[in-house]
Amino acid sequence: MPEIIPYVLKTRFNKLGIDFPFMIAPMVGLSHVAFRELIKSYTPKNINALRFTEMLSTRRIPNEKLETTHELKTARNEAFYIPQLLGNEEKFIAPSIEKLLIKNPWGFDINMGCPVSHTLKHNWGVRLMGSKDYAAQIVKIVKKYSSVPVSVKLRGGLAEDEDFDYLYSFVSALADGGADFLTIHARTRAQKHSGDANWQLVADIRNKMSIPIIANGNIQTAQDAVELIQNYGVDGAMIARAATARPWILWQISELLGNTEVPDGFEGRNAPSTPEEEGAEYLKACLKILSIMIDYFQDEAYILEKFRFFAATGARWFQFGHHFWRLTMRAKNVAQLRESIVNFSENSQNTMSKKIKMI
Ligand SMILES: Cc1cc2nc3c(=O)[nH]c(=O)nc-3n(C[C@H](O)[C@H](O)[C@H](O)COP(=O)(O)O)c2cc1C
Repeated sequence: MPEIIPYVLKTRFNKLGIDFPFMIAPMVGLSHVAFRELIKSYTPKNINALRFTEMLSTRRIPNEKLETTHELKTARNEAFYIPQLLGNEEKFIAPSIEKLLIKNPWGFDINMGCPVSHTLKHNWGVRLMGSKDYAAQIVKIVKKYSSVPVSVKLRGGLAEDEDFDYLYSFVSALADGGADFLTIHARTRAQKHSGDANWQLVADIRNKMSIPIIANGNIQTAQDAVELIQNYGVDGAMIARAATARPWILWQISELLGNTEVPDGFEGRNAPSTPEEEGAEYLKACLKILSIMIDYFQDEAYILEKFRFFAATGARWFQFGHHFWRLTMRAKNVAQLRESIVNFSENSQNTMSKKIKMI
């Protein structure tokens, strides 16, 4: 009898070699190497979870240096990460992929969900959802140059409302174009990042498709993520903003699934779970990501900017989050920032909410 490994969930993702179908989303300004390493530091050793980079402009990658451009930096021997590509021109996509392949990504993702005006102007991001044939063509181009799996991240609705038939014809075209899996951010373009996500829509699409379909949007807790797969039957769950508040969410998920392995350095411990445990760990995570940022970025102004954004996003789950974020804004340099975090953690009782209203 083969050994039953508790954290392995049976989904279509298994065929791509992924047993643990929970992943961390691409987020501009947040999903840099330091954040991905923070997530990894809180992930049990026996788990390989996919982590996406922020969207990377294919017009810029060919002229950038992998070692010095902050957004392109990877950890030494980093594995199971997916660069997300933004763009639609073969002459830029081809050299971008060629360059990024040197650093052994697990796959490439194509952004078809970004609603900001700059990307729309160039027919990138969610604008690509306007034409299924054109979008499928982009998938074919990326497949042509990529030796690793190719996915697309898109939205549940192109405009104000969802249109199931259009979405189904669109994702079918992407699959025909060769996409290995798709992630649907189950909010419409008009919703941007706020409000509830329509997970049922993703489930309905999944049931009509044969490639893995991943759901994203408003996954805030480990329970949300597991229920999404177990109750809705989707093939994977992608967590975005909540991972900046609880970077240990993959550990919580794996524990919920019965895995007893822990991340390095946490031997004999369980994942933080009560509001108090999570609140205390949050401040430790802030100090940890600050150290990782120092290692990778050196540039003080960049570190302050990225740290503040990390805190502004995650601290919303944190009881005194606004106060904490203001402290980070006041710090003039990294040394002051570190001191403020240490003082804050020594002088206040911190708790974290399970869920907040997403805006
Ligand atoms: C600050 C920020 C930056 C984002 N950048 C990207 C991006 O680069 N590429 C992308 O596909 N989605 C991006 N997103 C969308 C997220 O990946 C995700 O779809 C969205 O936040 C919904 O998930 P959540 O409700 O779990 O946060 C971004 C979201 C935020 C909040």
